[in-house]
Amino acid sequence: MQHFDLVIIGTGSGNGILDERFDDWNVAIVEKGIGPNGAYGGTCLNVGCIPTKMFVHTADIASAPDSGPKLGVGLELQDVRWREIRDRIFGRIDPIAAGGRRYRVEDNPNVTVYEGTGRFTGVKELAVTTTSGSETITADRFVVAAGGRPTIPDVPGLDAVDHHTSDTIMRLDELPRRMAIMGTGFIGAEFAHVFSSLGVEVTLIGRSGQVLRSEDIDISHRFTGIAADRWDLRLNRGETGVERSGGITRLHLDGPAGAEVVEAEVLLIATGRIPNSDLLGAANGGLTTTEDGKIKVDAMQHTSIEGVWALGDISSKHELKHVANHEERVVQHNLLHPGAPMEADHRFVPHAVFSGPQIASVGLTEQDAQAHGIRYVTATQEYADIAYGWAMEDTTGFAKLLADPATGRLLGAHIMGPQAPTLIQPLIQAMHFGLDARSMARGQYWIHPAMPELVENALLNLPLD
Ligand SMILES: Cc1cc2nc3c(=O)[nH]c(=O)nc-3n(C[C@H](O)[C@H](O)[C@H](O)COP(=O)(O)OP(=O)(O)OC[C@H]3O[C@@H](n4cnc5c(N)ncnc54)[C@H](O)[C@@H]3O)c2cc1C
Ligand SMILES: NC(=O)c1ccc[n+]([C@@H]2O[C@H](COP(=O)([O-])OP(=O)(O)OC[C@H]3O[C@@H](n4cnc5c(N)ncnc54)[C@H](O)[C@@H]3O)[C@@H](O)[C@H]2O)c1
Repeated sequence: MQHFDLVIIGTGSGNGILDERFDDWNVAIVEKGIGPNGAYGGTCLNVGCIPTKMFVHTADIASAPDSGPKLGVGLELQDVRWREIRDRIFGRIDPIAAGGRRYRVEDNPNVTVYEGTGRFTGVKELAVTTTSGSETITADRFVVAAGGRPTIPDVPGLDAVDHHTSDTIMRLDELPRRMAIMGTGFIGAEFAHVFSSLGVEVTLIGRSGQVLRSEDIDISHRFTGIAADRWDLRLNRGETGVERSGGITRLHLDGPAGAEVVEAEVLLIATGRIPNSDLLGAANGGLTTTEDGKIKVDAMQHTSIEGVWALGDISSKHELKHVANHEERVVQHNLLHPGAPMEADHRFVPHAVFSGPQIASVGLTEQDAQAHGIRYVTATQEYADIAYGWAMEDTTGFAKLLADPATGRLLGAHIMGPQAPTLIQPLIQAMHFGLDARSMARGQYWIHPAMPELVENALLNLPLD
């Protein structure tokens, strides 16, 4: 049985822990491989943030003709060369993943890479199953960074029908004529934008009455209206069955108007993700988990077992790469400085949805503030009422802020519209560094007539003394 100073399970953010400060540690990395090609490097690089946003950018270009007429410009989308798009994106990503693997396997003499699935068989004892058999390894310290996977809902007939998740949909050989997407969260909203912009007829199916329902109520409400104009939107629906014949999938739904059937060549399931703690045998390793299967950690990312840390999607309620990376830096510090550990900072975690339009958000939503009895004032600013919004003829985008009436500090910021994930960054900064809204608005220049004037005006609109 091989014993190590440190075992890291998962090569998403977990892979970033090792740098030259660990050169005299005897380390094992365990990675089962992700996505259809069993790649190294985790979700974000191979099947998540990076390829999706490369598709989103292409989709944004492909949908540009839609905004031409209102500006007096006639544009036409001539063709969509799907295989060229796909192969450009993965032609860039696949070699990066392969290079990351090669670096660890060939250039790190102190690191042993086990290419197989790890499963705890006891406290700090892991059985690793590879193609050549099973081996048990132990270590003084473990980092569990094994992420999550798409959930597949229990719909009668789904087992017997070909369907896709975010792991496979980006590698289709052909664009279908029609695509049905189950789930109106991040992944549903992003892929609906990508595929419809490339000419696919999209039906988006949700259980609740709102798209992106965990966003601020006004954002979700306005986005739902836009989604209904762009896609065949079926809300308040339950799936009662699914079957496939003649190359067509038929999804049976139950909704406000009774039973109905959606037909599509391709079905994409985007109904959330579950942590891989079950596959990892977390309980055998003595690791306490929450009701939804996340590994419990304290503020220092330490689990219930001394010397075992967890980070990223397997333990965090924020399934976001920037959070996994932050937690990775915390765990790295705590491995290197056990006498002076640091805490993770989850106070103001932002996120963005790269759909059409884009959305970005940080801090409290209005419904959060109300639910927790937090006093707030709020203000909105439409893109349509700033100079750059006139240039774009934008009619749907806006920023909404919530602030503490006593201190003037921001409690939450929500933006929907062009470049929302970029525009929100100064608001994230203000929240982190405790800058009040008035000082932020009037204590600096705002370039005229640039898009951040949206943020300046939203700040000035707040009813503060
Ligand atoms: C389609 C999609 C788009 C996304 N877009 C964004 C975005 O734009 N911005 C953003 O911030 N976040 C985005 N995310 C979320 C982001 O990808 C994740 O939050 C992040 O990648 C989590 O990193 P991680 O290190 O925790 O886990 P992962 O990157 O999932 O790494 C876990 C690794 O562990 C391996 N593993 C699992 N179990 C075992 C085992 N038992 N033995 C060995 N190895 C194992 C897996 O193969 C995997 O490689 C997106 C996610 C998806 C699915
Ligand atoms: N831009 C980003 O940062 C980004 C992009 C993609 C994914 N992600 C991360 O990945 C996570 C997973 O994304 P996701 O979109 O799968 O999950 P999600 O939780 O955002 O949305 C899933 C949706 O599916 C619904 N749902 C569940 N069962 C259903 C069913 N049977 N039929 C119809 N709808 C059903 C849920 O109610 C929910 O609204 C996100 O929460 C996010 O943290 C982030």
